[in-house]
Amino acid sequence: MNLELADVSYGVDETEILTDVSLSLESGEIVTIIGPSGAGKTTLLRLAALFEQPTDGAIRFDRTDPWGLSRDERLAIRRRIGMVFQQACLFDAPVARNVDIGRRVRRPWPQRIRGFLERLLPRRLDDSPAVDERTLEALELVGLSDAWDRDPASLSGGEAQRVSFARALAAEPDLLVLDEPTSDLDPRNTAILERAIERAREHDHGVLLATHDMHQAERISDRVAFLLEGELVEVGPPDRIFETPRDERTARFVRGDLLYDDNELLA
Ligand SMILES: Nc1ncnc2c1ncn2[C@@H]1O[C@H](COP(=O)(O)OP(=O)(O)OP(=O)(O)O)[C@@H](O)[C@H]1O
Repeated sequence: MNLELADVSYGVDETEILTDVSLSLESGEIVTIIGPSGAGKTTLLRLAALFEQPTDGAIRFDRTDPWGLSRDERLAIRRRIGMVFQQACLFDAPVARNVDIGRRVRRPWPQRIRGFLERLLPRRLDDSPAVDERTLEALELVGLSDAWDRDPASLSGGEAQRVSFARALAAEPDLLVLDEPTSDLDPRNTAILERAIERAREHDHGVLLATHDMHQAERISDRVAFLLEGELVEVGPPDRIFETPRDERTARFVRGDLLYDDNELLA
């Protein structure tokens, strides 16, 4: 898998949110977007996950521009991307079903219909409920394989976020897009998710994530991209970005000196 953003700009009405952003990502790589609140991190992730179309420039997924394809063809590419949002969004069904849905949306229609019919068939009494192997594997990866039959309402915020991640992973996406996956999580849940993200990289998924946690960016990234006011200031390995940044704005940001006040950048 190869994702490329080439001089991508994105605007809403008269407001430009991203300007000439160029960034690439390969399978087995974790690229982290850092930047102040409002810099455009979520917007960049939404473009990478094909939720939005650039207003200028191009996105290429395996050298193909998805926005030059038909809606169905684009959807087929979209299914190769798993996005996890800041807030876990689970529906009212046992944990395993929540994870399983990620895999099912990726299946072609005939398989989905077969699966639906199979679920309607009466089960023998000694049959255990069908929990797919891959669903369990994904839950295992986030340390929740024992929770497969739990009601999502009974999960803590951190556990729910881990289930959301397992759902994205169970679909075996080529690209995982994670928007602040560990904000609001305690250190233990954060560590479990970071380990799961690293395992996803070991399994050759590409990972693009946004975070406000500089230590996290330093810990898990292969490359870090600093975004400021919609502009990608610099991209590089974490030790360079955090120790010897090339741009003065990056240096000020990683030192914690770059702050916003009422949407005005403080010099
Ligand atoms: N649909 C939209 N319409 C108008 N403005 C938008 C829209 N989406 C985002 N913006 C604006 O674009 C800017 C970037 O927003 P975005 O959510 O991408 O930033 P962010 O870096 O993810 O911020 P945070 O770290 O606070 O989540 C903000 O000023 C936001 O208000």
